[in-house]
Amino acid sequence: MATVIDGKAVGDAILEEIRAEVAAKAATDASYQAPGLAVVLVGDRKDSATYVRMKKKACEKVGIRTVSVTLPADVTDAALLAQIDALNADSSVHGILVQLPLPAHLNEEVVLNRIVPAKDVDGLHPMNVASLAIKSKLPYIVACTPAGCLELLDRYGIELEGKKAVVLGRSRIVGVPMSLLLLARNATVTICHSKSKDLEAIVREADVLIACCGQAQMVKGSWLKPGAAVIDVGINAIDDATKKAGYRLVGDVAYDEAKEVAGAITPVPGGVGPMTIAMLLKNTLIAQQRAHI
Ligand SMILES: Nc1nc(=O)c2c([nH]1)NC[C@@H]1CN(c3ccc(C(=O)N[C@@H](CCC(=O)O)C(=O)O)cc3)C=[N+]21
Repeated sequence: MATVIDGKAVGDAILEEIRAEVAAKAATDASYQAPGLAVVLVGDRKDSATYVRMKKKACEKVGIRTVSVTLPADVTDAALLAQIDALNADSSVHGILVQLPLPAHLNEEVVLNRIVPAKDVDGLHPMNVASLAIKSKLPYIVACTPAGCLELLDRYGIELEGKKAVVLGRSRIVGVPMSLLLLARNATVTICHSKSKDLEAIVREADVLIACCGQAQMVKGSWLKPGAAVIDVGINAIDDATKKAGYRLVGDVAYDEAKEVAGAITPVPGGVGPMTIAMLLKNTLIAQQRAHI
């Protein structure tokens, strides 16, 4: 039976570290300005509204100020870009997060590129992604979800150097930056995706598997190498008549089977999700500290 990697507990521990740091600074410096995070929400997707609410609540807990920018679903690129310009120029805002996905008529790439890299606490600006790719020594910001996955592997003592790591998925927000992080830690990295042939055989090679393909319970227990560390990034709602809401959340891994084979595994919920939020707040604190240099 696998060790269950408790992302909620690790995330809470990180939030507490941030809270203590902000409180200590505020106590010793009367002119201290709390870190500020701007959260930009476009449209009225229910899931996005929920995630934004969770992020704001976490900020409140640790003493990070939030600035909410809520825009209608039919906002123009120009109006959204003008909002980002204003936040870029506002010295009380240290981090800017544009909740994704944006409505289809907006140009996501142009929007994300407009955020100044130093305030890009999501780590999605091309400059921040490129810094990862060239193993830059300069300060840059790592995307929250991959940073959270790495933090979990580290805090559970899972070795990466020389290990075979398989990343199932190649998104800008998770798969690509995750692969680069693992490579920087001297893992042998395979990225595979929906067009890969014989996914099962590729996954079976993994000492460390990062499942981020967005397909509910796609990875079966029988696909895993016994003892593998499994980080499940997926958050998928599936129908479940026994739940009041009529659905429940599952990952990209068939958890019940997988935990019989894996050496360590993250549950969904309670795994990677809370870490994403914790790392967002940590990135905001880091962005603020750099702004004072
Ligand atoms: N610019 C941008 N940055 C993001 O980081 C971003 C985004 N857009 N768009 C959507 C995804 C999704 N995401 C989650 C964060 C926390 C949980 C989380 O904490 N989930 C709980 C369960 C929550 C529940 O019960 O609904 C858990 O896994 O335990 C999930 C998903 C951030 N995202």
